[in-house]
Amino acid sequence: MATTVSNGNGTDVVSLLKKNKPPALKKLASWKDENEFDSNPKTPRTSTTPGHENCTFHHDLELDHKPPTREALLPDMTNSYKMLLSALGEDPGRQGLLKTPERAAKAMLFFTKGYDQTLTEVLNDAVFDEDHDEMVVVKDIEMFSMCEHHLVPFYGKVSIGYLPKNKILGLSKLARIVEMFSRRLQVQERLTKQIAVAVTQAIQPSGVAVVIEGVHMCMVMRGVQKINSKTVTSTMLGVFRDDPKTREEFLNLVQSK
Ligand SMILES: Nc1nc2c(ncn2[C@@H]2O[C@H](COP(=O)(O)OP(=O)(O)OP(=O)(O)O)[C@@H](O)[C@H]2O)c(=O)[nH]1
Repeated sequence: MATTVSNGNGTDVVSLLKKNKPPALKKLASWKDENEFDSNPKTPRTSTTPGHENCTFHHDLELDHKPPTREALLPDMTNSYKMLLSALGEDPGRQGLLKTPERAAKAMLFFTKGYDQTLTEVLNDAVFDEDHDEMVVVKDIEMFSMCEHHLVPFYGKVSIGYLPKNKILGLSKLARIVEMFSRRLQVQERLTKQIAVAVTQAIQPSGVAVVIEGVHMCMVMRGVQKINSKTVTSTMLGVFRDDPKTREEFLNLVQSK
């Protein structure tokens, strides 16, 4: 199915792009000529989101940030994966692997898409004045991240609590903050703290608590090979750190089914 992408002024953006390629695409095209495999997307682009018209690898389902700033990295990354395949003794030219370097590069960009995001964008002004000072908890937020030591995934769930001080946060924004920091090369301890600090910056509450339970594939599939171990990390700020009762209430809510 052919897809026409308009820039909102009635102009066909694909034609515009053909005439006037952005630098990242020019680089991609020249690199493609030098390399034997095709790095251009094979599926029609569906983005109608303003600012994403030039996007050559995002679909709308993945769009939760500004136009990618790291798309220009794709050629180098693809080439690196091609070299990696060769280093493994594989033939990057064999049919099953032809598109693998490009796919792997795109996957890695997705796994690290949090580098493209800022707190301001993620919050999208969804901070609301509200005379509410009782605990808010969003728990069991799925998290997928990449261990910075082995470049292997770790995954798990994140629970966030805060005690508002006249400001509350759009609930989905807590999960988006988790996405922004987990989609980077990480260690679980830093991820936990970054989430807590971001919530504090967003709404200056009386306190923030974050607990993450993670499974590290670098401990499962390789190395020590412990398949059932879980890593639990927490950051307690403000009243959650100072007041044991508040902390206990949060931990009880997080542990209840
Ligand atoms: N603290 C912390 N350590 C992590 C995290 N992810 C991976 N690691 C650890 O990073 C360490 C790297 O240790 P090294 O001895 O340098 O590397 P290694 O030989 O691959 O270690 P093993 O995993 O023990 O085989 C390992 O102990 C990993 O378990 C994390 O999120 N937090």
